[in-house]
Amino acid sequence: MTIGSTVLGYPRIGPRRELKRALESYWADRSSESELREVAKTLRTDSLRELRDAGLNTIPGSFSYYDQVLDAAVVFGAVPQRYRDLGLNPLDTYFAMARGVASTAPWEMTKWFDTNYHYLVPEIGPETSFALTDRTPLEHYREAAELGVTTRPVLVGPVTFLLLSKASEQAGERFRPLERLDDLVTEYATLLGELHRAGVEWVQLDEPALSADRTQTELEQFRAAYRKLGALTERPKIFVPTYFGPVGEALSALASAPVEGVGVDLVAGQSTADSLATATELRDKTLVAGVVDGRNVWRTDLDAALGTAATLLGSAAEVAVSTSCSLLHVPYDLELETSLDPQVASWLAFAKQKVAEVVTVETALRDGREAVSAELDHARKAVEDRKNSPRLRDDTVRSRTGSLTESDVRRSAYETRRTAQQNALKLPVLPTTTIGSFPQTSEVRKARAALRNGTIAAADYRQRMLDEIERVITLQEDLGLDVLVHGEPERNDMVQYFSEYLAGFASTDNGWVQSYGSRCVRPPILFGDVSRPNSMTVEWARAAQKFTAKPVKGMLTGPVTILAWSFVRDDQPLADTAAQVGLAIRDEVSDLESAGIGVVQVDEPALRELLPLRASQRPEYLKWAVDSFRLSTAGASDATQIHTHLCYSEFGDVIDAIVSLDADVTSIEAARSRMEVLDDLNAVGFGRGVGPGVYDIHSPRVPEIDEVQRLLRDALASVPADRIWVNPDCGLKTRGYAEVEPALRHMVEATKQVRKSLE
Ligand SMILES: CN1c2c(nc(N)[nH]c2=O)NC[C@@H]1CNc1ccc(C(=O)N[C@@H](CCC(=O)N[C@@H](CCC(=O)N[C@@H](CCC(=O)O)C(=O)O)C(=O)O)C(=O)O)cc1
Ligand SMILES: N[C@@H](CCS)C(=O)O
Ligand SMILES: [Zn+2]
Repeated sequence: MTIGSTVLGYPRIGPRRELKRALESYWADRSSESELREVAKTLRTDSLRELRDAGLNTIPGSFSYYDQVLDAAVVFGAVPQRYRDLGLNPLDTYFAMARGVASTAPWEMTKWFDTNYHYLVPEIGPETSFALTDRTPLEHYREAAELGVTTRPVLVGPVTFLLLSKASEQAGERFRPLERLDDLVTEYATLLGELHRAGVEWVQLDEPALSADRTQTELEQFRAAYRKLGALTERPKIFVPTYFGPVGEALSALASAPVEGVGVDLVAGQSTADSLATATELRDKTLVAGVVDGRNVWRTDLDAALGTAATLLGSAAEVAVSTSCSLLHVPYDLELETSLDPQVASWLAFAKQKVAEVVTVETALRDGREAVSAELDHARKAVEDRKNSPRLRDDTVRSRTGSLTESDVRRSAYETRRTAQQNALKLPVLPTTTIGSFPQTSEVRKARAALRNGTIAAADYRQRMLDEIERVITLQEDLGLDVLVHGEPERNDMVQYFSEYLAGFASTDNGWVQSYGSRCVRPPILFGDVSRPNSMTVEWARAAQKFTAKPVKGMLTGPVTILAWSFVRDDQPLADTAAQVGLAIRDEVSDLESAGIGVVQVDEPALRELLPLRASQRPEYLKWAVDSFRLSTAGASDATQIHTHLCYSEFGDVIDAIVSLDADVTSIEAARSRMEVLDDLNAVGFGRGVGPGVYDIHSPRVPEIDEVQRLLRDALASVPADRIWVNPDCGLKTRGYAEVEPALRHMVEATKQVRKSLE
């Protein structure tokens, strides 16, 4: 029996976001391709040395300039003709697919399973000519070998790749990309042959799609694909990990695949461990046991992890201790945090610390606990300290959540609210509004950086934000919008901002995690019971309302999204934590009302993101998710108009939940899907206000007036005019004023023209 250690992937944006800066500088023509490549090489080199020096015995080569799904598409030549026609060099073609160019839209971006990482959605059709065209995996392997580090190239596996793809426009909606599996596998086979000839020992083909519900046909296709790859005579050993949940009914297909290694997530899929012990097909394989959580930042209970790994010892020829998934989802290094509360910090492990945990468990498994008794003792003390800390519990919060009743999540009948709101707000038909944020200018971000560094005083910072709010209100008045927003200049992020006010959260200085491409977030750490010592947004909303006679919409982030985009405590059910956050938001709604704010938006863009991958777990999630939203909003008076906003997802699977949120107005991403979501809402009898986005904010393109009019007329074909709102798809924080101003002007003008035609 051999024991090993590895991780499934490592962050790549750089401990100080070096890749982000290098990419953005290259895109802005401020640096050359070779300068960008040099930064990327240094980051790869540093990471590989770190992983080797930490003592892992196999090391993944998991670097990407933008996204691993896009990488696989480019490796296997799945580059649509419209990008080839641009005549760009390979790197710029890759970036054109990721970000678009003036003449050509990028690939769609969507959530990577139930995480806050976004991948690019390949467009596949019968016309896609798969061919091994890009040999980056091979080049990175050779580059590492020159440093004396043997790596295991990592690619998204062919089944997951096609299951995550969408039918190309030419193919039509009925085409299923998985129909092209055999052709794609032929190209994977060619790559495996080349890797073998280059001396690669192991290759990793990620198949997380096996952790979601799969049909028998899909599982059969998985078997066929790996039969073909397994049968190759000239290939490296193949390692197929799946992650983000229990393997369930896919276990037999995975375990019996003719590959040398399989990996399972024993954190999100603890139940898999029992089935593994009896899976006889693993006897001659390497079983990679994901016992260290790759997605959350808590220190591992090493005794428990060791116990789980030990139960697997008899079931496979080799057991390798690993993380549950790639460490892409956690920050680099806890040691870069200088202002984290030391006790909270002692409960945490970021990517670098998790690698050390993997090595400790491996050593204990192979050489006995005594070999690492100091590390185990230290970890045990930290885990115990967290478990027993009084800082985790706030009895006032607990007694409040403990005494909640049905009436706390219920408002008056919608028609009663609607009349009260019409009387209070007196809005025109087809009211226009925006989703909340206006462009975050570099002056605003620099002011915040200066406040952090102590180079400007708090009062100075506050005044700069107030000036920005006044500017944004004046602009909206000039544009003729009906319900105004303060523009959110004071927010570093729509979740982190709130966490900085709430008790029970800690935030990091450097805990950056890639969200997509060069964009990063710093998820806050929710470690204890949550409460709201002071109001969080009232000052800004009140100031904005002073600058205008039009209604200003208060802007809050909802409990589900706050949980989804934070590192959340794992010592109690998410439902309990969501209720605590819901109460904190409820208090803020109440304070906004007292400050004279008559419209409040509670954003829930992550409602779909947290939906469990397995259908059987969904009802339970949707119940607490909806309840926590309702808890946050149901304290509002009838005359206060509650909005919610949803984006970044396809909402078909949660359409009933959207109805149950019982918001008065729901603004929802729709511009790119030509208002299809309205039909979905109609099908379930949604009878509330709805603002289907009429301006795609993901692209710098300014929509023409007639384009917006067409979308509005599409909307009017499915929903009565007195329920439709006019707004962009999402917030404007990532855009510039040069495009936002004309786009909003066109949106308002289109609305005026459509209103006239309704008279
Ligand atoms: C809506 N989205 C969000 C998700 N998750 C979140 N937690 N938040 C979201 O908004 N998930 C789904 C989507 C993902 N989309 C995005 C979109 C854009 C970004 C993004 O732009 N991120 C920024 C960082 C934002 C931030 O934290 N800003 C801070 C710090 C800014 C900074 O880097 N300052 C500089 C100095 C200032 C300067 O010179 O400009 C520095 O510190 O060096 C702030 O504003 O204070 C990014 O840059 O990546 C993310 C997800
Ligand atoms: N109010 C936020 C929602 C983004 S999903 C914004 O406008 O940026
Ligand atoms: Zn949004």
